[in-house]
Amino acid sequence: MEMLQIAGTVPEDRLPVQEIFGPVPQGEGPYTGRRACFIRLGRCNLHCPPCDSKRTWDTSRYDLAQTCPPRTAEDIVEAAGEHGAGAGIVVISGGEPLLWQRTTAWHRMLTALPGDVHVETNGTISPNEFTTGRIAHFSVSPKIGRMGAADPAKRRIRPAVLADFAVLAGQGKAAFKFVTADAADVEEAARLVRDHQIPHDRVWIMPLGDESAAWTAAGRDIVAQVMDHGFNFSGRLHLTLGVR
Ligand SMILES: Nc1nc2[nH]cc(C(=O)O)c2c(=O)[nH]1
Ligand code: SF4
Ligand SMILES: [Mg+2]
Repeated sequence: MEMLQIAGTVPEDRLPVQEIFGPVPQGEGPYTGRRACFIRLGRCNLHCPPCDSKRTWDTSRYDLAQTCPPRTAEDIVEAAGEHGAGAGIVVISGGEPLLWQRTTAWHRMLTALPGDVHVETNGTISPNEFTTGRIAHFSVSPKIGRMGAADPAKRRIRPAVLADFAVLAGQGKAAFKFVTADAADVEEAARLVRDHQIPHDRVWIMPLGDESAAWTAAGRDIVAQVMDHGFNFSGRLHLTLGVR
């Protein structure tokens, strides 16, 4: 339903694209270091204050028609090929890419993209049958703590959706990635993991920060706590390397 509300300005045979870039190393989560082409789609159903991709949704700062022009699936796949798709993985991020999974453009894009395709999602929309069958890996990032500060819990945390992704995580097809600003955020992530029966070994905790020194300081503060909980720790390799 959300897709219909936001899709008004985007023709059914197109997807709003903020950027296509690569090849770069996947910077986050279990596939860190893998050669990747990134496709960043426009629009989001959440409004996280520290979001690093506000060009995909923040109409108070950006004209989304300019920052995320609608493009056909064929155009997107061709551009992805020019940015490394075909060797390594393709990562579809956003925004919230699953807002578009019911469009013909999504279907055509996923059918034509070469190789393993991963999706970065905020965990509020369950993948449909086609998406689940085509996507090799979901990186699921429910918003808590400082990230979730602008949206009510019932919008950010959808138990039935988390249950679906917990099953995929148990099959090795999904990993949960929690962005945490401090120790209190890590505890909130741990409560959510417990309440929704998410497998601990499929959880990555990633310190919040878009600048290398601040990120490192945030990571040092929580790394022992992350290990105590039995979780994994995610770097942000692209910050360290100074690539996108
Ligand atoms: N290198 C690199 N790795 C990433 N992993 C997830 C990203 C994202 O913005 O979703 C991202 C990104 O923007 N760049
Ligand atoms: S869910 Fe992701 S893209 Fe959407 S506002 Fe939050 S951080 Fe930004
Ligand atoms: Mg990012």
